[in-house]
Amino acid sequence: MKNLLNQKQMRSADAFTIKNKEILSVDLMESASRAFVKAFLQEVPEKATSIAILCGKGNNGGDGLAIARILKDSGYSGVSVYLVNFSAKETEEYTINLKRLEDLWFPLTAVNTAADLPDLKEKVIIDAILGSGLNAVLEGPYLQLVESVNALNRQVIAVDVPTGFPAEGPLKKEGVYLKADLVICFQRPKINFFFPESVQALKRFTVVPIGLDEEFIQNCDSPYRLIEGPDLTGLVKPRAPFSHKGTYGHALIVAGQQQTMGAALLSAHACLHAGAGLTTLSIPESGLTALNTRLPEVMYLDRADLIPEKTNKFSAIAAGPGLGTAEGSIAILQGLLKLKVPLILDADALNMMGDKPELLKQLSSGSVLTPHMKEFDHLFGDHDSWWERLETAREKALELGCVIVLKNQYTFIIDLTGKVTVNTTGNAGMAQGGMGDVLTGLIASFAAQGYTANEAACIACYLHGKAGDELAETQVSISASDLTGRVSKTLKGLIK
Ligand SMILES: NC(=O)C1=CN([C@@H]2O[C@H](COP(=O)(O)OP(=O)(O)OC[C@H]3O[C@@H](n4cnc5c(N)ncnc54)[C@H](O)[C@@H]3O)[C@@H](O)[C@H]2O)[C@@H](O)CC1
Repeated sequence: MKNLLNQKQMRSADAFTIKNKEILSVDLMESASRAFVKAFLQEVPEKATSIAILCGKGNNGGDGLAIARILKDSGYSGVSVYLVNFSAKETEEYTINLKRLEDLWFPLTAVNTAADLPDLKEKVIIDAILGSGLNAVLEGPYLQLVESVNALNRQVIAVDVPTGFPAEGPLKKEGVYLKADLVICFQRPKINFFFPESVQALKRFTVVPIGLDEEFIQNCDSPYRLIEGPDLTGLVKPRAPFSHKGTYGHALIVAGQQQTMGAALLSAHACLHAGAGLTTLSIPESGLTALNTRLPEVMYLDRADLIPEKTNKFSAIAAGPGLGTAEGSIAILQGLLKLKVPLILDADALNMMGDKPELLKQLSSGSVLTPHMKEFDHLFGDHDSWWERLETAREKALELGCVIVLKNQYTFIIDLTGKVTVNTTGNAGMAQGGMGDVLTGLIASFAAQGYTANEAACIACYLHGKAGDELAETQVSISASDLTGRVSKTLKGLIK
């Protein structure tokens, strides 16, 4: 899995690469700028497009200057450069790249105060004012300039990070950032790109390699990493010859009430399709007809049989979808906790734990909690930012000895040691009821098949989003049933 670095580590990677690959810092800037232009070409292929590049005086601005030259060399005829001279200092790489442009008689416009910014007519703006060197919130002329550029409503492509947007740390709701349609980011995405507050600064991002030393990056001690397709290829095991249903575990899902039987059926359906050898559903008796007609492969367990003698045959137990929070449901959850086995808990099981926090202490180690933001805050208290929420999730995973799957556009899977895996699969077409129930069924399925709690959560989250991404190629919206119908096919693509 790819390590995600903080900016201090990123600068060390920079320095290590310069030292060990014996390249000059300005050459690394050149390589980053070329990588930027390569990605830019895909976005703005029309070479006659007018482009304004706003350059600060640090290395982000240095990139902007190099990008101007490379764009011109690549045939872009309408490139203008605006030098944002709000700081007395400039970096050496900036100075070198400025000289290179001056030697080419490249037209340069000085912007010495925010009021100096001319009425920009260019169709596309490249933001190279401030990058990852940001050390405080924007104020003074920078703030004024950013507000003026935002008011233009032009297509903005940012170099590495939008001006004013911190790469890591809590994001303020009232933060002012230069709003980018796209960020072309160097080597690794910034951790803050994965939080919902980032919509204030960027619509999307793409990451380009710039030649930093990968071994150094992977050896950095970082609590964050990304899960990608190749990571699963070695992890997901193919079905073995001579195997039988007993080889692939037996999952139990405790879910549903009369009015929410669909949630239970969706979970069990997903569990089945992800390959569990046997799936049993514990629902109220009133749901039996629906179960037998909809999912004939799934077995039934009476609620009264949720006792050790009847449940010890299951290799994974999940509970929560559509379970309700009334007295009867609380008794079911308390009974499950008394089994003293790891549980996969979602939805109403989490709501009940939020209502009765003492239940959290009864969780067996190796359990998996799958809250979305509201469920998470109900469990662990309100948070002002996603950064803080993720910090709490890391502490709680460690304290409770469980895996926390904090669901969002980018889902965070926090393992028992507090390490975070970020899942990037999934899309807005999946924003429909029942998706969480499907995810619970998938985690239960992989846990039943013998994967560790963290592996099961990582495989399930990746697969869930990936199946959705494949469907989104031909569909606008994706129902939970559509997704379940797809997972086995998607899973096939992940196996070596
Ligand atoms: N390894 C990498 O990631 C590489 C990064 N490069 C570029 O270098 C950038 C980082 O460059 P720098 O470290 O020079 O920093 P920046 O160019 O982001 O910022 C430069 C200056 O802005 C000042 N500053 C910080 N916050 C401010 C604020 N709120 N208001 C006013 N001034 C503020 C700082 O004192 C600093 O001197 C990256 O974003 C990227 O564009 C590339 O050139 C090459 C490799």
